[in-house]
Amino acid sequence: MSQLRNPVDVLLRRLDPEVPVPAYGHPGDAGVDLVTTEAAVLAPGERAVLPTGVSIALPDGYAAFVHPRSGLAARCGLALVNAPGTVDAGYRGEIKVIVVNLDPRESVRFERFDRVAQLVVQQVEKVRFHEVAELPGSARAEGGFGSTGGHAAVGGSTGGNGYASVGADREGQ
Ligand SMILES: O=c1ccn([C@H]2C[C@H](O)[C@@H](COP(=O)(O)OP(=O)(O)OP(=O)(O)O)O2)c(=O)[nH]1
Ligand SMILES: [Mg+2]
Repeated sequence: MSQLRNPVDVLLRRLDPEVPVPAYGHPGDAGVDLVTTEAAVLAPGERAVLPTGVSIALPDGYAAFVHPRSGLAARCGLALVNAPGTVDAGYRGEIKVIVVNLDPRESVRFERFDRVAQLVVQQVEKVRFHEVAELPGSARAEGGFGSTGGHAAVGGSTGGNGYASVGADREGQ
C-alpha cells in the first residue's frame, strides 16, 4: 500500500473484537468501507439501523459522512435513509448506518461483516451568522428546485404516457 499524503490521525475504538479496522481499498479512495456487525434481512421497503462495531474521535474541525456504496444501490436498491449521515467530531458512540431497501420485490440480506456503507472524513467550516434585512443580489436569485431544467422522470403527472420525461420542460423553452 502506498503512503497516504498527509493523513489525518483519527482515534478508533473497536466495539467488537473481530471487526476489521476500516481501511482504504485503493490509493485515492475517498471513503473507507464500514461493515455491519449484525446479520440482517430487509424486506422490500424495510429499514434498519445497523451497527458497525466502531467508534471514532475526530479532531475538531472535521466530520465524517456515512455515504452509500454504489454497488449495493445499483444491485440491491439499498439506500441510506439519511444519506449522507453526519458523524460529529464530538460523537463517541458507535457509528451506525440507517439503511432502507428500496427494491420493490427482493429482500436484501446482510451477513455479519458485510460492507454496508463508506465513511468519508472531511474538514468542515464553522460559520458565524450575521442577521441582515436584505441579502446581496446574485445571478440565481431565488431560482431553485428545477429552475435550470432537466427533471427526472416521475410517474403519473403528464397524463399522456404516464410519466414526465427528463426533457419535459423543453417545450416551454
Ligand atoms: O448515519 C449516521 C448519522 C449519525 N450518526 C451518529 C453520529 C452523529 O454525531 C450522531 C447524531 O447525528 P445527527 O445529528 O444526524 O442526528 P440527530 O437526529 O440530529 O441527533 P442529535 O440530536 O443527537 O444530534 O449520530 C451515526 O452514527 N450514523
Ligand atoms: Mg443533530
